[in-house]
Amino acid sequence: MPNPRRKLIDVLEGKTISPPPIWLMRQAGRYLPEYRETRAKAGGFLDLCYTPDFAVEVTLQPIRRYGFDAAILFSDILVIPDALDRNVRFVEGEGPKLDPISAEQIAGLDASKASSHLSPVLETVRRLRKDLPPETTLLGFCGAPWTVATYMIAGHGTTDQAPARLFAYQHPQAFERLLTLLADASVEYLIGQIDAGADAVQIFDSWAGVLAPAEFERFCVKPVARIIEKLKAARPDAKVIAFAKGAGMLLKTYRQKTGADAIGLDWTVPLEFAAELQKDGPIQGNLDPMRVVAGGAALDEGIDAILQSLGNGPLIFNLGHGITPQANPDHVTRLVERVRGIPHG
Ligand SMILES: Cc1c2[nH]c(c1CCC(=O)O)Cc1[nH]c(c(CCC(=O)O)c1C)Cc1[nH]c(c(CCC(=O)O)c1C)Cc1[nH]c(c(C)c1CCC(=O)O)C2
Repeated sequence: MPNPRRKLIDVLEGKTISPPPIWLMRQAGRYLPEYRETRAKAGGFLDLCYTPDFAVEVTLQPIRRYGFDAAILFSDILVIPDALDRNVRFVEGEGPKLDPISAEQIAGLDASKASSHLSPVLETVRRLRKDLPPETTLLGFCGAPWTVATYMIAGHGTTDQAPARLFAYQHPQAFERLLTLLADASVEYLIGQIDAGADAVQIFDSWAGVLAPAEFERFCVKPVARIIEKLKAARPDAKVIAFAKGAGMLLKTYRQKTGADAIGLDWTVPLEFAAELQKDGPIQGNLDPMRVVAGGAALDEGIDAILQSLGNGPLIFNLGHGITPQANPDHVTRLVERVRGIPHG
């Protein structure tokens, strides 16, 4: 019997599907009233991530509303530092906060308890596999070591990741140890997600775009390649989407150097360049999330341009980054219908 979840997996294997499968980064989130309701019941954001009843519910909400081709596990990239005892908390209106890590503390990091800390997340994956419609692909994910490290070093989000860039020059050995430790903890976590029922995984390198080329190579490419190599050695059928936001022309060799099946593209990637990258394999992206806030002609034109340039090759339709809290849920309905070629009423 053919696997009913093949649509997105077929694209990851290099096939062209028309219309392309669609899901949105951060599709479960604050733009949805039902998410805000569950979030209020759960209490803290990490309580939402670690309570399977709530995490399953918010993962399913956008699937019920829009029938996306893929569901993405509801969790956060910062559960890994949380599992490493970095005291992660989410302060309302301020974003994530962690205890900033020093070079000395990196030497003492212990990843051996990470798996047991993350077991509720794997329980969420198992339940999702049972609760999702059979045709919906289930995606797991983790943060890339560089992006996770930027939060661990600064202790919060920054706009240019100056603290992590400085730290990497001042403490090269400690920094390399941190990236390797995060890569290996991520491999174990992704294997757990695959074994619990995830069909494919995405690695988010949201801060790849702040690095000079040599550092992009050492801090982004190398650790992501390590994760993918080890994951595929352990689970040869595992499929990986790698998303290096802001990497620009450095994306040219990113797929080949990391071993990713598909590469995610942000909205700054020119469609002609995206079409070049698509000749080497599947791509995912890359609508500007602000077009979903704007709606109307801005939304339609952005969708049409992507379908016209990239729709004749292996494409997973997505945004170029996460959907924002200001997005209008009705604009998402229009987006899904337009990608699927359903005429608007
Ligand atoms: C850098 C990063 C983080 N988390 C993530 C990244 C990489 C992707 C990206 O760049 O967007 C990844 C992430 N975060 C979340 C998901 C869930 C799955 C999905 O729907 O895509 C995923 C895949 C939920 C979330 N993660 C977060 C929210 C909002 C929290 C809330 O409900 O208050 C959600 C739905 C919180 C979060 N978590 C993080 C930040 C910077 C924030 C925002 C803080 C804020 O806006 O208040 C770290």
